[in-house]
Amino acid sequence: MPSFVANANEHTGVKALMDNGLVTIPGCYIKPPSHRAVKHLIVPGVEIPVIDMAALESDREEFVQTLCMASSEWGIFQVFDRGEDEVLYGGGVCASAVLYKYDTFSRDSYGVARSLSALLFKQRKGASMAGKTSVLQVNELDQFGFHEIACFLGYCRRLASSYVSSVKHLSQTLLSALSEGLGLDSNCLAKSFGDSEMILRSNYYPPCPNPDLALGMNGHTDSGGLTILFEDQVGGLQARKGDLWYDLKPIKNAFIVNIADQLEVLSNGKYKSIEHRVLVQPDQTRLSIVAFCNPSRDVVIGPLPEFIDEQNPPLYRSTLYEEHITNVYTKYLDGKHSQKLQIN
Ligand SMILES: O=C(O)CCC(=O)C(=O)O
Ligand SMILES: [Fe+2]
Repeated sequence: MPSFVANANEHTGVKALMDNGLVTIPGCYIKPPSHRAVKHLIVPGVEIPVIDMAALESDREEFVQTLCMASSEWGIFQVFDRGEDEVLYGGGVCASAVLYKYDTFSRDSYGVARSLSALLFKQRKGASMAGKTSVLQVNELDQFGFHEIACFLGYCRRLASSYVSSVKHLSQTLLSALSEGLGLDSNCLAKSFGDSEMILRSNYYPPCPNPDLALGMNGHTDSGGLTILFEDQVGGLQARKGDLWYDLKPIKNAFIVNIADQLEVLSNGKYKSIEHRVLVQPDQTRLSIVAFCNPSRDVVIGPLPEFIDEQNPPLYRSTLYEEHITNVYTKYLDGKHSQKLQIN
Protein backbone atom coordinates (compact mmCIF):
# COMPACT_ATOMS: atom_id res chain seq x y z
CA MET A 1 0.00 0.00 0.00
CA PRO A 2 1.47 3.39 -0.86
CA SER A 3 2.20 5.51 2.10
CA PHE A 4 0.01 8.56 2.29
CA VAL A 5 2.27 11.55 2.12
CA ALA A 6 0.98 13.75 4.80
CA ASN A 7 1.59 17.30 5.63
CA ALA A 8 -0.03 17.38 9.01
CA ASN A 9 -0.66 20.70 10.55
CA GLU A 10 -3.03 22.24 13.00
CA HIS A 11 -5.74 22.53 10.41
CA THR A 12 -5.74 19.17 8.75
CA GLY A 13 -5.40 17.28 12.01
CA VAL A 14 -4.65 13.64 12.36
CA LYS A 15 -8.19 12.39 11.82
CA ALA A 16 -8.13 13.75 8.30
CA LEU A 17 -4.86 11.93 7.71
CA MET A 18 -6.32 8.65 8.93
CA ASP A 19 -9.40 9.13 6.79
CA ASN A 20 -7.08 9.50 3.82
CA GLY A 21 -5.40 6.14 4.40
CA LEU A 22 -2.37 7.08 6.42
CA VAL A 23 -0.08 4.07 6.94
CA THR A 24 2.90 5.71 8.61
CA ILE A 25 2.62 8.59 10.99
CA PRO A 26 4.19 11.88 9.95
CA GLY A 27 7.37 12.85 11.76
CA CYS A 28 5.74 15.65 13.70
CA TYR A 29 3.78 13.08 15.74
CA ILE A 30 6.74 10.87 16.55
CA LYS A 31 7.84 11.32 20.14
CA PRO A 32 11.52 11.39 21.03
CA PRO A 33 12.45 8.04 22.65
CA SER A 34 12.54 9.57 26.15
CA HIS A 35 8.87 10.59 25.83
CA ARG A 36 7.47 7.36 24.48
CA ALA A 37 5.56 4.82 26.53
CA VAL A 38 8.14 2.29 27.68
CA LYS A 39 6.66 -1.18 28.19
CA HIS A 40 8.62 -2.20 31.27
CA LEU A 41 7.45 0.93 33.10
CA ILE A 42 3.79 0.10 32.54
CA VAL A 43 1.80 -1.82 35.13
CA PRO A 44 -1.09 -3.48 33.34
CA GLY A 45 -4.58 -3.84 34.68
CA VAL A 46 -4.15 -2.42 38.16
CA GLU A 47 -7.38 -1.62 39.94
CA ILE A 48 -7.47 1.99 40.90
CA PRO A 49 -9.99 2.67 43.66
CA VAL A 50 -13.62 2.27 42.63
CA ILE A 51 -16.12 4.35 44.55
CA ASP A 52 -19.85 3.73 44.58
CA MET A 53 -21.89 6.87 45.15
CA ALA A 54 -24.61 4.72 46.76
CA ALA A 55 -22.26 4.20 49.73
CA LEU A 56 -22.70 7.89 50.53
CA GLU A 57 -26.24 7.20 51.71
CA SER A 58 -25.47 4.10 53.72
CA ASP A 59 -22.31 5.24 55.51
CA ARG A 60 -21.15 8.77 54.82
CA GLU A 61 -18.15 8.58 57.11
CA GLU A 62 -16.76 5.52 55.42
CA PHE A 63 -17.46 6.99 52.00
CA VAL A 64 -15.55 10.14 52.90
CA GLN A 65 -12.64 8.09 54.21
CA THR A 66 -12.43 5.98 51.06
CA LEU A 67 -12.63 9.06 48.85
CA CYS A 68 -10.01 10.87 50.89
CA MET A 69 -7.64 7.90 50.70
CA ALA A 70 -8.14 7.54 46.94
CA SER A 71 -7.49 11.27 46.46
CA SER A 72 -4.36 11.38 48.58
CA GLU A 73 -2.81 8.07 47.56
CA TRP A 74 -3.80 8.06 43.90
CA GLY A 75 -5.45 11.29 42.92
CA ILE A 76 -7.59 9.28 40.53
CA PHE A 77 -10.46 6.85 40.96
CA GLN A 78 -13.50 5.44 39.21
CA VAL A 79 -17.01 6.33 40.29
CA PHE A 80 -20.31 4.56 39.87
CA ASP A 81 -23.30 6.81 40.00
CA ARG A 82 -26.21 4.49 39.47
CA GLY A 83 -29.37 5.64 37.82
CA GLU A 84 -27.41 7.86 35.46
CA ASP A 85 -27.32 5.56 32.45
CA GLU A 86 -29.40 7.75 30.25
CA VAL A 87 -27.33 10.77 31.03
CA LEU A 88 -24.15 8.87 30.39
CA TYR A 89 -25.55 7.72 27.11
CA GLY A 90 -26.37 11.32 26.33
CA GLY A 91 -22.85 12.39 27.07
CA GLY A 92 -21.46 9.69 24.85
CA VAL A 93 -23.78 10.47 22.00
CA CYS A 94 -22.94 14.11 22.31
CA ALA A 95 -19.25 13.43 22.08
CA SER A 96 -19.73 11.21 19.07
CA ALA A 97 -22.04 13.66 17.40
CA VAL A 98 -19.57 16.44 17.75
CA LEU A 99 -16.74 14.32 16.55
CA TYR A 100 -18.26 12.48 13.65
CA LYS A 101 -20.02 15.47 12.26
CA TYR A 102 -17.00 17.69 12.12
CA ASP A 103 -13.65 16.30 11.28
CA THR A 104 -11.53 19.38 11.37
CA PHE A 105 -9.63 19.45 14.58
CA SER A 106 -6.63 21.07 16.00
CA ARG A 107 -3.81 18.79 16.87
CA ASP A 108 -2.33 18.35 20.29
CA SER A 109 -0.40 15.16 20.33
CA TYR A 110 -0.84 12.24 17.92
CA GLY A 111 -4.43 11.42 18.01
CA VAL A 112 -6.08 13.73 20.37
CA ALA A 113 -8.43 15.90 18.47
CA ARG A 114 -10.13 18.52 20.50
CA SER A 115 -13.49 18.93 19.02
CA LEU A 116 -14.38 22.52 18.45
CA SER A 117 -11.98 23.30 21.26
CA ALA A 118 -14.63 23.09 23.92
CA LEU A 119 -18.22 23.43 24.76
CA LEU A 120 -18.03 25.91 27.53
CA PHE A 121 -20.86 25.91 29.98
CA LYS A 122 -21.06 28.54 32.61
CA GLN A 123 -23.47 27.67 35.30
CA ARG A 124 -23.52 30.58 37.64
CA LYS A 125 -24.19 30.04 41.31
CA GLY A 126 -27.87 29.96 42.00
CA ALA A 127 -28.73 29.28 38.39
CA SER A 128 -30.96 26.31 37.88
CA MET A 129 -29.31 23.17 36.65
CA ALA A 130 -31.84 22.88 33.89
CA GLY A 131 -30.32 23.03 30.45
CA LYS A 132 -32.17 26.11 29.39
CA THR A 133 -30.44 28.31 31.92
CA SER A 134 -26.92 27.22 31.16
CA VAL A 135 -25.13 29.31 28.62
CA LEU A 136 -23.58 27.36 25.83
CA GLN A 137 -20.73 28.92 23.98
CA VAL A 138 -19.18 26.99 21.18
CA ASN A 139 -15.87 28.34 20.02
CA GLU A 140 -14.30 28.08 16.61
CA LEU A 141 -17.48 27.59 14.70
CA ASP A 142 -16.70 30.15 12.01
CA GLN A 143 -15.65 27.49 9.58
CA PHE A 144 -19.07 25.83 9.51
CA GLY A 145 -22.22 26.90 7.75
CA PHE A 146 -25.04 28.49 9.70
CA HIS A 147 -27.45 25.62 9.07
CA GLU A 148 -24.99 23.00 10.23
CA ILE A 149 -24.26 24.94 13.35
CA ALA A 150 -27.92 25.38 14.16
CA CYS A 151 -28.60 21.65 13.75
CA PHE A 152 -25.55 20.76 15.70
CA LEU A 153 -26.42 23.09 18.54
CA GLY A 154 -30.02 22.00 18.73
CA TYR A 155 -29.12 18.36 18.86
CA CYS A 156 -26.13 18.52 21.13
CA ARG A 157 -27.31 21.17 23.44
CA ARG A 158 -30.04 19.07 25.02
CA LEU A 159 -27.83 16.06 25.45
CA ALA A 160 -24.84 17.99 26.62
CA SER A 161 -26.85 20.14 29.01
CA SER A 162 -28.32 17.19 30.84
CA TYR A 163 -24.93 15.55 30.87
CA VAL A 164 -23.34 18.66 32.31
CA SER A 165 -26.07 19.05 34.93
CA SER A 166 -25.52 15.52 36.07
CA VAL A 167 -21.75 15.82 36.15
CA LYS A 168 -22.01 19.16 37.91
CA HIS A 169 -24.15 17.55 40.59
CA LEU A 170 -21.64 14.74 40.94
CA SER A 171 -18.75 17.21 41.23
CA GLN A 172 -20.54 19.16 43.96
CA THR A 173 -21.24 15.99 45.91
CA LEU A 174 -17.62 14.90 45.59
CA LEU A 175 -16.34 18.34 46.52
CA SER A 176 -18.41 18.31 49.75
CA ALA A 177 -17.09 14.89 50.68
CA LEU A 178 -13.54 15.95 49.80
CA SER A 179 -13.93 18.96 52.13
CA GLU A 180 -15.06 16.70 54.92
CA GLY A 181 -12.14 14.40 54.19
CA LEU A 182 -9.85 17.32 55.01
CA GLY A 183 -11.68 17.93 58.28
CA LEU A 184 -13.36 21.06 56.89
CA ASP A 185 -16.98 22.14 56.60
CA SER A 186 -18.59 20.42 53.67
CA ASN A 187 -18.99 23.67 51.71
CA CYS A 188 -15.44 24.87 52.27
CA LEU A 189 -13.88 23.76 48.97
CA ALA A 190 -16.91 24.89 46.98
CA LYS A 191 -16.57 28.31 48.61
CA SER A 192 -12.88 28.44 47.67
CA PHE A 193 -13.83 27.67 44.07
CA GLY A 194 -16.03 30.77 44.00
CA ASP A 195 -18.35 31.05 41.05
CA SER A 196 -17.04 27.86 39.50
CA GLU A 197 -17.23 26.96 35.85
CA MET A 198 -17.38 23.76 33.92
CA ILE A 199 -15.71 23.14 30.59
CA LEU A 200 -16.78 20.15 28.57
CA ARG A 201 -14.43 18.76 26.00
CA SER A 202 -14.59 15.71 23.83
CA ASN A 203 -11.44 13.98 22.68
CA TYR A 204 -11.11 11.77 19.65
CA TYR A 205 -8.16 9.43 19.23
CA PRO A 206 -7.99 7.80 15.80
CA PRO A 207 -6.19 4.48 15.30
CA CYS A 208 -2.46 4.94 14.93
CA PRO A 209 -0.36 2.82 12.56
CA ASN A 210 2.69 3.22 14.84
CA PRO A 211 1.28 3.33 18.37
CA ASP A 212 4.66 2.74 20.01
CA LEU A 213 6.07 5.93 18.52
CA ALA A 214 3.25 8.25 19.48
CA LEU A 215 0.99 9.26 22.32
CA GLY A 216 -2.67 10.21 22.19
CA MET A 217 -2.08 12.80 24.84
CA ASN A 218 1.18 13.67 26.54
CA GLY A 219 1.60 13.21 30.27
CA HIS A 220 0.09 16.16 32.12
CA THR A 221 -1.80 17.15 35.21
CA ASP A 222 -5.10 19.00 34.81
CA SER A 223 -4.94 22.65 35.71
CA GLY A 224 -8.42 23.03 37.20
CA GLY A 225 -10.17 21.65 40.26
CA LEU A 226 -11.67 18.27 39.59
CA THR A 227 -11.91 16.38 36.31
CA ILE A 228 -14.71 13.96 35.50
CA LEU A 229 -14.16 11.81 32.47
CA PHE A 230 -16.40 9.44 30.60
CA GLU A 231 -14.80 7.10 28.08
CA ASP A 232 -15.76 4.30 25.76
CA GLN A 233 -14.41 0.81 26.36
CA VAL A 234 -11.27 1.08 24.23
CA GLY A 235 -8.82 2.03 26.99
CA GLY A 236 -5.48 3.79 26.79
CA LEU A 237 -5.63 6.16 29.74
CA GLN A 238 -2.70 5.74 32.12
CA ALA A 239 -1.88 7.36 35.44
CA ARG A 240 1.58 7.86 36.83
CA LYS A 241 2.71 6.94 40.32
CA GLY A 242 6.43 7.36 40.90
CA ASP A 243 8.24 6.04 37.83
CA LEU A 244 5.47 3.68 36.82
CA TRP A 245 2.46 4.19 34.59
CA TYR A 246 -0.71 2.34 35.53
CA ASP A 247 -3.18 1.21 32.91
CA LEU A 248 -6.70 2.24 33.78
CA LYS A 249 -9.04 -0.52 32.76
CA PRO A 250 -12.28 0.96 31.47
CA ILE A 251 -15.30 0.04 33.57
CA LYS A 252 -18.61 0.25 31.79
CA ASN A 253 -20.77 3.17 32.89
CA ALA A 254 -18.24 4.42 35.42
CA PHE A 255 -16.78 7.88 35.46
CA ILE A 256 -13.08 8.40 35.97
CA VAL A 257 -12.44 11.25 38.37
CA ASN A 258 -9.09 12.88 38.97
CA ILE A 259 -7.87 15.54 41.33
CA ALA A 260 -6.49 18.54 39.44
CA ASP A 261 -3.92 21.20 40.34
CA GLN A 262 -6.11 23.67 42.23
CA LEU A 263 -7.34 21.02 44.65
CA GLU A 264 -3.78 19.93 45.28
CA VAL A 265 -2.89 23.54 46.08
CA LEU A 266 -5.94 24.18 48.30
CA SER A 267 -5.22 21.03 50.31
CA ASN A 268 -1.53 21.99 50.53
CA GLY A 269 -0.56 18.77 48.81
CA LYS A 270 -2.79 16.35 50.69
CA TYR A 271 -4.80 15.56 47.59
CA LYS A 272 -2.65 14.71 44.58
CA SER A 273 -3.09 16.13 41.11
CA ILE A 274 -2.06 13.01 39.26
CA GLU A 275 -0.15 12.98 36.01
CA HIS A 276 -1.91 11.06 33.27
CA ARG A 277 -1.56 10.38 29.56
CA VAL A 278 -3.29 8.51 26.78
CA LEU A 279 -1.88 5.79 24.55
CA VAL A 280 -3.20 5.21 21.05
CA GLN A 281 -4.33 1.90 19.62
CA PRO A 282 -3.31 0.37 16.28
CA ASP A 283 -6.82 -0.48 15.19
CA GLN A 284 -9.37 1.29 17.33
CA THR A 285 -10.72 4.76 17.68
CA ARG A 286 -11.21 6.04 21.20
CA LEU A 287 -13.62 8.70 22.39
CA SER A 288 -13.72 10.42 25.72
CA ILE A 289 -15.71 13.29 27.09
CA VAL A 290 -14.09 15.33 29.81
CA ALA A 291 -15.71 17.76 32.22
CA PHE A 292 -13.31 20.14 33.92
CA CYS A 293 -14.83 21.49 37.13
CA ASN A 294 -12.78 24.56 37.79
CA PRO A 295 -12.62 27.38 40.31
CA SER A 296 -13.67 30.78 39.09
CA ARG A 297 -10.97 32.58 37.17
CA ASP A 298 -11.34 35.50 39.56
CA VAL A 299 -10.46 33.77 42.79
CA VAL A 300 -7.05 33.55 44.33
CA ILE A 301 -6.11 29.97 45.00
CA GLY A 302 -3.64 29.09 47.71
CA PRO A 303 -3.25 26.54 50.47
CA LEU A 304 -6.15 26.91 52.92
CA PRO A 305 -5.06 28.58 56.19
CA GLU A 306 -6.35 25.55 58.12
CA PHE A 307 -3.38 23.55 56.82
CA ILE A 308 -0.67 26.07 57.52
CA ASP A 309 1.26 26.35 60.75
CA GLU A 310 4.88 26.37 61.80
CA GLN A 311 5.31 22.68 61.13
CA ASN A 312 3.36 22.84 57.90
CA PRO A 313 4.49 25.71 55.70
CA PRO A 314 2.59 26.40 52.48
CA LEU A 315 3.91 24.25 49.66
CA TYR A 316 2.47 26.41 46.90
CA ARG A 317 2.08 30.06 46.21
CA SER A 318 -1.27 31.64 45.70
CA THR A 319 -2.37 31.85 42.14
CA LEU A 320 -4.46 34.10 40.03
CA TYR A 321 -5.94 33.11 36.74
CA GLU A 322 -4.25 36.01 35.04
CA GLU A 323 -1.64 35.82 32.40
CA HIS A 324 0.47 38.68 33.74
CA ILE A 325 0.77 37.20 37.22
CA THR A 326 4.10 35.49 37.47
CA ASN A 327 3.47 33.19 40.41
CA VAL A 328 1.02 31.02 38.57
CA TYR A 329 0.94 27.47 39.83
CA THR A 330 -1.01 26.04 36.99
CA LYS A 331 0.93 24.46 34.20
CA TYR A 332 -1.52 24.85 31.40
CA LEU A 333 -3.99 27.64 31.36
CA ASP A 334 -6.20 27.95 28.34
CA GLY A 335 -3.49 26.32 26.30
CA LYS A 336 -0.93 28.90 27.38
CA HIS A 337 2.16 27.50 28.92
CA SER A 338 2.98 28.86 32.30
CA GLN A 339 5.25 27.51 34.92
CA LYS A 340 4.35 25.24 37.75
CA LEU A 341 5.83 26.98 40.74
CA GLN A 342 6.36 25.17 43.96
CA ILE A 343 8.09 26.98 46.76
CA ASN A 344 10.01 23.96 48.04
O1 LIG B 1 -9.12 11.24 26.96
C1 LIG B 1 -8.68 10.92 28.06
O2 LIG B 1 -8.83 9.81 28.56
C2 LIG B 1 -7.90 11.92 28.88
C3 LIG B 1 -8.17 13.31 28.51
C4 LIG B 1 -7.43 14.26 29.36
O3 LIG B 1 -6.61 13.92 30.17
C5 LIG B 1 -7.69 15.69 29.20
O4 LIG B 1 -8.45 16.07 28.28
O5 LIG B 1 -7.14 16.48 29.99
FE1 LIG C 1 -6.18 15.47 31.58
